[in-house]
Amino acid sequence: MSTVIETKGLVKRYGRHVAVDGIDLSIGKGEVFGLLGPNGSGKTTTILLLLGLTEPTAGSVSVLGLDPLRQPLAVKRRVGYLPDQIGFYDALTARENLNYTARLAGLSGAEAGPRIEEALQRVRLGHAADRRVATFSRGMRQRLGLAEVLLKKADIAILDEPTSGLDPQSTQELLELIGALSREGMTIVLSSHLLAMVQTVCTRVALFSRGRIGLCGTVAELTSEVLGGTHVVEVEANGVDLPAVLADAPHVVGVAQLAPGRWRVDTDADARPEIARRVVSAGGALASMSIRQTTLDEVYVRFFEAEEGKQNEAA
Ligand SMILES: Nc1ncnc2c1ncn2[C@@H]1O[C@H](COP(=O)(O)OP(=O)(O)OP(=O)(O)O)[C@@H](O)[C@H]1O
Repeated sequence: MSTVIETKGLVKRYGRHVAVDGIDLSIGKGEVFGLLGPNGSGKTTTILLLLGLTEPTAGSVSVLGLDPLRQPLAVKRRVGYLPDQIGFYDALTARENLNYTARLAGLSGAEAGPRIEEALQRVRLGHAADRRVATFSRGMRQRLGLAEVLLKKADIAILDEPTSGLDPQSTQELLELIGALSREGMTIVLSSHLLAMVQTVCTRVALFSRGRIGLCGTVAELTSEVLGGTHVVEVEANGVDLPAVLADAPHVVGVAQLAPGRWRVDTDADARPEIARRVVSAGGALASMSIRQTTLDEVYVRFFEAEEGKQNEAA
């Protein structure tokens, strides 16, 4: 997979405040890459650095082999950006806004017409093409923003909180569109607080913490690194000391009691048959067992608890 975005030792200081503190990123073509982290951890600043909209204090950025600061127009032509608050000309219609974008992107009228139609259809705004953008809901504005990205036939789309303020159906539609675009080879970088959404759509994620990347990888890699396992099995059983019975069980990485007779077992595979066998052979009565994959929410909470712990120790 070819690398389309690379940063090395990227630093951004605002006066004495360090917003981004030495970030190394490498994102491949066609990835959907998630930037996650609490408010103020440096996600938006990183995005602005990738776009050449702010100058790094130190380090380097390469986007499609270009330096965004030195070649801003070339980068702008090939990278679509959906900021948190998208600015459109509210008095103009959706189609007029897209016409304006097309002109800025250097498209001729003949090229622009069919591309605008296609982009409007793709984001399901065909019916509202001639309505003034002032009348659009937040979801419609987000879709119009994506239509701009499509219109430019961008190689990379950078989306800052693309689903914030969207209802569940609009969120789902946007996620489907993001998935489809990545399958067609577009690289997508998005920041979000909605971890469940990130989990479904991202190939890899980076967890930001105080201007640094604390963890980076696939959701499965992160869950094994932070939680030890990739699955959680909840077991209800009577007459058995589950931690003792599962002490040396394969794929079991941890057992925690939730209530009398109820445990959470962290595993790195579906270990239900082995757990059931051991409970029964130890003379226990198995009442129920369920399995689910660990969620990014759990990784996130555990990771930031550990980070806070480190901070408190240092203080
Ligand atoms: N123009 C600026 N001048 C001074 N400080 C800034 C500026 N922009 C950002 N910061 C500071 O840099 C830090 C990182 O901000 P950034 O917006 O990148 O965080 P974020 O992770 O995107 O947060 P959020 O989730 O709230 O969008 C914050 O402490 C913020 O206050």
